[in-house]
Amino acid sequence: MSVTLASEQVGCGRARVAPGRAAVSRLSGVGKQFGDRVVLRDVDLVVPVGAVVGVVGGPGSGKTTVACLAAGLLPPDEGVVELVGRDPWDGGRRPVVGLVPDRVPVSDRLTCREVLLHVALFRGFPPVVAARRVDSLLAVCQLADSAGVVVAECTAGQRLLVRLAATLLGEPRLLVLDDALDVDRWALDVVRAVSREFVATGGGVLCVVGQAWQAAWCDVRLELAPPALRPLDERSRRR
Ligand SMILES: Nc1ncnc2c1ncn2[C@@H]1O[C@H](COP(=O)(O)OP(=O)(O)OP(=O)(O)O)[C@@H](O)[C@H]1O
Repeated sequence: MSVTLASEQVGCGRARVAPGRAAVSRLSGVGKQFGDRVVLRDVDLVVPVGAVVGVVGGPGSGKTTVACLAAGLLPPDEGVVELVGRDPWDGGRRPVVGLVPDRVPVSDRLTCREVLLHVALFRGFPPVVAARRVDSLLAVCQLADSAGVVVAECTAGQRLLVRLAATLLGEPRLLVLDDALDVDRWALDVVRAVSREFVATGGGVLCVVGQAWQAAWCDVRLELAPPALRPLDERSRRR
């Protein structure tokens, strides 16, 4: 087994979720390989409603692959993936998943508020609603004072918060932070507070990090180790 998940931690310790609470995303016995290279084998992971789940591992251990599987962006080769209780690969309507992007969408020559307004309008919100949502998210993400600052002139932490706010404009059920936390302490605290607020309103957060200490704030942690290299059982491959 390539993965150790202390699943009994769900609902214990700092976790706010009761055992058996609905899952935003669930991987059961999941395996994934690219060509002949096995990246993941026999992974069990639950992102419960109301919880922040950390995925920890060294370079190339499969963290981003786990996040993509949990978000329904990659199909598993083995096992089962459920997103809000359904197979995301069954052809039906999918729940919204929010992946905080590596770069600020649109242009970093725009101000923080302008970027968010572009994203909100692009998502189809009427202008008045877009402006209201953007201002609300600027406040939630502690960006009200830098709303008029050009993104390129912002700190790395502020830029992360703009990307987080842009992602939240999509009103996701699952929020994925992939290797995004290499920022200053202030921004980190804001990301944590926003994540807590997000999960308290019915979402789940998956937080991918390279170092165990970066996941100390998470309710549950999944630790990835490099799997032994052997092909998955061809008979059980789904796609
Ligand atoms: N689409 C792909 N095709 C081929 N190999 C891939 C693909 N995606 C990932 N891999 C390989 O799978 C392994 C795990 O990649 P992944 O990005 O999930 O790891 P990671 O833990 O997120 O790594 P890092 O911390 O370096 O970003 C790596 O060896 C990577 O090269």
